[in-house]
Amino acid sequence: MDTRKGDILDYKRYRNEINGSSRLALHPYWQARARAEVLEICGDEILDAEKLGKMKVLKMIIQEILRLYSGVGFTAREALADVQIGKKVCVPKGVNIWIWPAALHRDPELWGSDALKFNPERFANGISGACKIPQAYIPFGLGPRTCPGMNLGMMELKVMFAMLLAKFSFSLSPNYQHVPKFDILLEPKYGVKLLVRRV
Ligand code: HEM
Repeated sequence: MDTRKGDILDYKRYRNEINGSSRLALHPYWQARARAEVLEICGDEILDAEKLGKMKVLKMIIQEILRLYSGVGFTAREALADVQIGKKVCVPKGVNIWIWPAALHRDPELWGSDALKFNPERFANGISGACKIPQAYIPFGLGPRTCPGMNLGMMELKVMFAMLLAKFSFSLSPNYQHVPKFDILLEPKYGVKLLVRRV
């Protein structure tokens, strides 16, 4: 992929949030809520699938992170036949369509006027409670080619956040530069510099 294009997309889509508040490290409130939940459900016991399943706040936080920062920058589909979408758009057979989750995940018409804000609460009633068209939430893709590792991926994220948040709090280093960079995978262009404190 042409990385210059990636940079241009980064700039346009993210210019409004260079000083924005879309990162968990900027939200001690949500870190504290997740920590309280993890400690209440797990205490000093070993994490297991049943305990992870009870961690609703953690799930909401992960869903919100995957909304604003979907790990996969683009998914692609090829039209196997001519497809008419509504009255105006015709996709001819053989055309490749690149789908950009970030555009769908940040559209105020779908998510409301706070679409650019980090607000895990929107997922309190699941994806259909958060988004006008639930099929527009596609961190793991959609349809027959949906990510087969979706449940494992969610589980891994839950384990990682549960273990880290139970013991540490995070804030952004003054050296952190917020420049998400789209390629096939979304990456922080200058890395993620965090200050980590034991709680
Ligand atoms: C948070 C973690 C993950 C995210 C966000 C993610 C996201 C995605 C996305 C967006 C796609 C494209 C789906 C589409 O085209 O509709 C995909 C495909 C795929 N993922 Fe994942 N994934 C994750 C973890 C995993 C894991 C843990 C595995 C395997 C252990 C995995 C294996 C695959 C495979 C094999 C495909 C291709 C499926 C196909 O084309 O039929 N993924 N993933």
